[in-house]
Amino acid sequence: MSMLAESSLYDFVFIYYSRNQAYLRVRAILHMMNDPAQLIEHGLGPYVLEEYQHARKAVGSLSDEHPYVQAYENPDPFLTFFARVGSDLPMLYGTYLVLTEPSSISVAQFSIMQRSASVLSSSITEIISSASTFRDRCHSIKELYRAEISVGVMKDGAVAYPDPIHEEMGGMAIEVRNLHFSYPEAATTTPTLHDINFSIKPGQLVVIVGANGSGKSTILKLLTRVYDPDAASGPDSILVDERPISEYRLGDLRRATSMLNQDHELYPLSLRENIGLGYVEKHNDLALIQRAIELGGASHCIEKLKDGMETKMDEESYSDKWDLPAEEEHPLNVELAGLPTAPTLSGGEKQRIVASRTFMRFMSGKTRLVAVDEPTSAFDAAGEQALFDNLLSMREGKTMIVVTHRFGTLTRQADFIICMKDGTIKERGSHNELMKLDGEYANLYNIQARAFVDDEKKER
Ligand SMILES: Nc1ncnc2c1ncn2[C@@H]1O[C@H](COP(=O)(O)OP(=O)(O)OP(=O)(O)O)[C@@H](O)[C@H]1O
Repeated sequence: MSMLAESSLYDFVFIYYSRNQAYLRVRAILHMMNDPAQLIEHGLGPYVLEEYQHARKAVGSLSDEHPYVQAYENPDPFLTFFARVGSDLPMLYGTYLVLTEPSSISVAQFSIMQRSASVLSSSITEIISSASTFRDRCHSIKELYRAEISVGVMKDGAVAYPDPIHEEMGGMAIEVRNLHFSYPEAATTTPTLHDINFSIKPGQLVVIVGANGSGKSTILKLLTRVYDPDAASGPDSILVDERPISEYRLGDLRRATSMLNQDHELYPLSLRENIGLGYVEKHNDLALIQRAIELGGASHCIEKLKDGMETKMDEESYSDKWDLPAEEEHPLNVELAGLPTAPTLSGGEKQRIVASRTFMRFMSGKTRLVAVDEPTSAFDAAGEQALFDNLLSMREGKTMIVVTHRFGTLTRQADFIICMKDGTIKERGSHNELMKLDGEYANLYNIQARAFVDDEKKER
């Protein structure tokens, strides 16, 4: 490919890529698929697959490969050689005949030969492009097959959740008995969790505290069935509404769970859709989304954006500015300069958008368990207080488990606190009970309280 042809192909692909909404949508959804754990945790798998199919259909038969790859992708050199030589061969033969035996070929025959050569050339090109499409398809099937295998690792249950008897009980009842767990990919020999026992009544607020790495988040991952306990724990190690968690349909359990964790990555979609994903059936209901934005504390950061909640977070498509022609006035650079850019949101602002998505999930009315894992690490103090106040105000009908390092309103309001150390429950009780015990919890509390007092002294 000549430099000129290569550059204009890149222009074409890039402009197509940046302008065509359907294409952008495919890229955005493919981006979401890069993090299947997130999708599984939030029960978004079916929605994303369906959206992918819509978007892919809208794009048609074009490749969804990255534009750079499309522009620079060369077919197999052997096939290119074959196409060039193969398509020119009849003409070469004709020229040879004209030169060596001028009387053996007429102008009409030569013209027919010319036309046939042109048809042959396009057929060969088509075969080559089909071969590359075929290769892409094989690759997709292989990926799909791998996904099938991994889906099979966690066995789905058959029982619908919640059952009519427990549905009215105001939240999920949880019982954990002799639970042991090690991550399949863990390099250590000691288990991540061992001999964990506790039970939570419907509608209770439970706070889990403890040092880094003590297993707090892992407990949430097991209660939301992101992982299954070790086989040694036995099938009854986690009971949900008095039945082993593994017996329920996973989709039902995920719909009944709202998970708000430390992860504050946004999808490359509009902010409206990022929040609407909390309740996919209503992802276009602007009034609900607006309410969720207020509860998540994201109103201020969305209002200051020119496009408000329609602002696209599609950073990927606009940021690939490498390997561009140096001249500023090159059409490709001009195109780029005119494209919208995704806003730079701070960590705390992103966390507020993610929190809004959780409130949107609450709107479905199906949430029976709220699992919260340090979602406010980048929040300011007022924002953190407002978020927890809003979470607590919507507690009715939900069991709430919160992992936190901060001692304050939540720990005082909790029905009970679980204090973890090295993968086991070290202490359990209310704030006052644990303070009286003067053990691990009191120690962690006092360290934090002392830091506050020291800060105050410094300020004076
Ligand atoms: N996916 C994983 N694979 C292997 N080991 C993991 C994985 N996730 C966590 N661990 C390990 O399991 C242990 C418990 O981790 P966990 O995240 O539950 O701790 P935590 O108490 O929530 O910590 P923190 O307060 O730092 O968030 C840690 O030693 C951690 O390194």
